[in-house]
Amino acid sequence: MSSPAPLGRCPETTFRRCRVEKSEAEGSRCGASRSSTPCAPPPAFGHLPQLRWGRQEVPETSPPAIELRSIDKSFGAVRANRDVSLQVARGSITGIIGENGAGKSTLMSILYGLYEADSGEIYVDGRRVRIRSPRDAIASGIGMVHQHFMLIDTFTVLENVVLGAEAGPVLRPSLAAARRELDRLGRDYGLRVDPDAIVGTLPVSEQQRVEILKVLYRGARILILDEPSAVLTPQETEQLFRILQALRARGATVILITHKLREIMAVTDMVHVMRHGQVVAERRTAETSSAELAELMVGRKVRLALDKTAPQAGTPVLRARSIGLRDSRGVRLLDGIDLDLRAGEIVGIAGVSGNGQSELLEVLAGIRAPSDGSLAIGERVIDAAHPADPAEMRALGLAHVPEDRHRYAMVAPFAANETAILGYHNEAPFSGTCLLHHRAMVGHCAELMDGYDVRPRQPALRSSSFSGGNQQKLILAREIATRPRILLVGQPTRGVDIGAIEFIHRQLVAARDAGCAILVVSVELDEVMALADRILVMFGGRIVGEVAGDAADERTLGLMMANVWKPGET
Ligand SMILES: Nc1ncnc2c1ncn2[C@@H]1O[C@H](COP(=O)(O)OP(=O)(O)OP(=O)(O)O)[C@@H](O)[C@H]1O
Repeated sequence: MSSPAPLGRCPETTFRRCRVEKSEAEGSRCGASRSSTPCAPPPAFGHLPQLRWGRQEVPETSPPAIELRSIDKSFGAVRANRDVSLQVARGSITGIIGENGAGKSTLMSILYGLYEADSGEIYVDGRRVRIRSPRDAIASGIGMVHQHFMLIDTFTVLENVVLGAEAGPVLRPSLAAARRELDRLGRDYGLRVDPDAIVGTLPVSEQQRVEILKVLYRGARILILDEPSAVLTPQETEQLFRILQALRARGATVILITHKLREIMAVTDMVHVMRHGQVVAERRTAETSSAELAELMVGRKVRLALDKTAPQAGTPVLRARSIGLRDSRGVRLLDGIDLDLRAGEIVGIAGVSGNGQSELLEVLAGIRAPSDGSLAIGERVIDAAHPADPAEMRALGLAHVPEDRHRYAMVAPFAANETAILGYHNEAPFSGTCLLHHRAMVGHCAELMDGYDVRPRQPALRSSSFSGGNQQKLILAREIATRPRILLVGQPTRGVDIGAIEFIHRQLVAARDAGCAILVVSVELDEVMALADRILVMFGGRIVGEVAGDAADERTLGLMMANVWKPGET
């Protein structure tokens, strides 16, 4: 790949990459000096793992955009943040990483006014502020892009952006003025979205852009992004990082929470590492490595590669023949899927999101009946005339870790011990004559929590009070603990920290070695390549190719995912 564009140096400041005032069409100029020396253009965003972006240097004298001093926050007995102090340089992209439950989201929620700290101080641009609500945060120039979007699906982009900003920097704007402002922001930051599109009809990546536009429209100079790439494809992540680059180039400060060290290495200037509620290290990104960061996060060496032996694949335990699925308008979502899952193998599904992977999982799990074709597990044949439901599938020995854990795998207000038996609550030893056996549930949950290192170890805590990664670990633990014959896993490690990824991958391989047939759907190509013995590539609702796991490489899979090449073609 070509090396990045050289950085322009501003003659009058110490910025290497300075504020750009004019539009791309006019050519970039240094806003600080108004000299004719062009600032560095954003380097071309190449392939993520090999990215090397210019690191921003901020003048020694400018106060940090954000300074947190001795922040403490507890939820009952859980100390989510302990004496956290950190600084975020103005005009930088700063990463915050840490294990699941390390306290990252809590800290950012305090900065955005969703929680109030028990003690500690917040400074914005050198001035002490009290942030008691998101309104206070917005008034201080802080905006947050949440992992779960806060948009109204039935409103247009423009309506969503304006909604709630009536008292913001643009006071009671006419929609025409708001439209012009939205257009300007879109142009300046490469965030183009049709202002009249209904948000619910937009792809996830565009909805995320709307969230960013909303924040910018309210005048935010400091943007917090909580795991923004968790819902994006690799290509969409590249686009997002170009946007972050443009924000930085225009002087904005970005705080990025992510579990993906590759992204941290590619896009950030500084990184703070949290563990057990504390900041345990900070590093200049240019002076660290993924391996060092992984070790700092987890407190031990993490194996970034997965060891596994060749599979001992047995007989097929699930056979899908000519599976088709149409939606209520007759649009084909799946078309002619043939698939055998054998005992003792992991089959990975690769594909750009939206090519039928989610629908395939839903059909195989009994959530949706196929419109055409059939599915056989043992003697049971499932088709449009003889559909099954998830309970019957479970009885047939199939377990399912859904892609969308909030919608399909847990009930947020339920206690963890209830989530830990959800779907299996009618079985011994949990089901009594009329009541559930609470002690058995708590004991079972505690065992799962120990085995999968779910934190905090509190079976009585509401499921929604666990961090995202810990929720995922509990759900995986629940499903694997049933010793299924067939295990379907959608996005196994979404939102999960690197130590837990290593652990979860090992559990999946152990289940395979014990004879389980596993189907993994993941948007993380690395994950599919690490886990799968066979990889099937989906495009347009069809399986367009198959490669052996040990023969797969990112380039080949990428070409197959775009349906421009098939194995055997030159
Ligand atoms: N509303 C709440 N009630 C009780 N406990 C909570 C609440 N919110 C967070 N916690 C606890 O605080 C700790 C820190 O959680 P937090 O969500 O900040 O972690 P995180 O580092 O963002 O994790 P992840 O990477 O999994 O999202 C966890 O132990 C979590 O269970």
